[in-house]
Amino acid sequence: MRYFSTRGQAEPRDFGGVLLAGLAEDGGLFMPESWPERSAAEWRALRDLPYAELAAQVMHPFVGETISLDVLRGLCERAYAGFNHPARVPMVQLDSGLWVQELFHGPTLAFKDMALQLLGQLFEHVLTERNETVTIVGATSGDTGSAAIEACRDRSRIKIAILHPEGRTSEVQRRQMTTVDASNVFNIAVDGTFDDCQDMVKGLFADTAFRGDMKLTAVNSINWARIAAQIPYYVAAALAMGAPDREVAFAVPTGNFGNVLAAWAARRMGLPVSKLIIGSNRNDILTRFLAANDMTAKGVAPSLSPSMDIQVSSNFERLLFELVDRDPTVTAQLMQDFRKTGHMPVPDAAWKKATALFQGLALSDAETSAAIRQIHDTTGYLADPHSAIGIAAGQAAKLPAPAPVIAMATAHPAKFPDAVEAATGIRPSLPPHLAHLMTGEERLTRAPNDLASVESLIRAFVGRNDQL
Ligand SMILES: Cc1ncc(COP(=O)(O)O)c(C=O)c1O
Ligand SMILES: N[C@@H](CCOP(=O)(O)O)C(=O)O
Repeated sequence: MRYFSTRGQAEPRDFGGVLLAGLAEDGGLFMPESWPERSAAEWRALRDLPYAELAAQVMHPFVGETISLDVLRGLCERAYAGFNHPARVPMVQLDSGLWVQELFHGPTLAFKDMALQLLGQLFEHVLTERNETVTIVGATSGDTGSAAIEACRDRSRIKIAILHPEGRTSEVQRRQMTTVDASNVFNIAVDGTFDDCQDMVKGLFADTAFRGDMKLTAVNSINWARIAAQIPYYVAAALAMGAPDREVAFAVPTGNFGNVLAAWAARRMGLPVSKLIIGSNRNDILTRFLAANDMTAKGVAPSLSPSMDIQVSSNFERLLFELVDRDPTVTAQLMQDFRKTGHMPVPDAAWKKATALFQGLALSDAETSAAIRQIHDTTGYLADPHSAIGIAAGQAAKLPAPAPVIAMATAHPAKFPDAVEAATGIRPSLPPHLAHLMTGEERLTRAPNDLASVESLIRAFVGRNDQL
């Protein structure tokens, strides 16, 4: 499988090349040259497989010649071995038409572990085969950072620098990053928002000399490998609900648009998905786009669901590329307009295509709190603020035909104990493996919202010990 940039000006690569490049040189995102479709019989053959086996089989067409199916199977087994639920991605029924798929049974209690535990294995394998090293740079609004650090800590071929917006994550999220004692991990607290951090990461990639010197790669969902590793759980959920012999709808709390993009990809591969329902907080650019083709970025506002405090949703570019019939020139122009003006004039035909499949609902903080309470009161299910937004969007969705709605539970409620307690009176506690978190020593370096300052911090970190 070969991959091309959404902006058409970067060198095509295979899966290994994409994994190690992260972002295309033209600023675009890598996309597979074609979608590996499956027949109904092929989907049925995946029913009842253990999760790691299913993940290997679903992902392998994207990985192609880079890694054999047998080796990928081993990497998936190792990636998911440490999850604390035998099903890895268990389904919980909330009412007659609504299910939740729990994606938070990995080591850092968020859906990011589903992809990042595997990316840790993939990096290790590909870097060892090629005898190479990398510096990972990532931006986090709270969950990607800890999941990436956990997956990459103490790996001798990797240095990892994670930028988070200071004061804008939950305390649990911050401590999950800053209490890790590993010499290859560097936490930078930026005086800005998640969008500033993400912009800075893209700026680091755009500095060709820095990119080359540091051998940069990415762990955010701008890296295609992240999306590929998020597709299998949609397949697992749909098969559990009777697909391919029954349509399903997914409800996904959305920020950087990576998670729901993976659902879109599963549908593009032939999984019968009737609707993709997205939930956002007051940072509602995506739901405004769906409602009125209003793709206008406003300032990022803090909310009860801090991981979704995002206005520039990177993976929207991948959907846009598909909506404009894979035209890289149109995609590049629209992305440039968005960057320059903060507004993207999406062509009407493309917007209509999006609204035929996607629906959206945005919740204020008060509505999020009410949703956590209502879900708990009516079903007994304790949802974190992000998952509650997805569930509420699923409950509110008007579907054209009856189909089970599967809402993605993206984080454990104990990651956001204050919000959950305020809504329900119940303070969820951390599992025993994280018991040390609130007392561990924190390590972080503060930085202004300035690319040159962050570059020199990362250079100094990478130079500090010369494993690279
Ligand atoms: C708990 C949680 N839910 C939802 C999201 C939104 O997912 P995405 O950015 O893939 O849209 C995030 C962050 O990405 C998250 O950490
Ligand atoms: N919500 C994320 C933001 C980054 O998203 P990603 O999926 O692109 O890594 C976070 O918690 O860090």
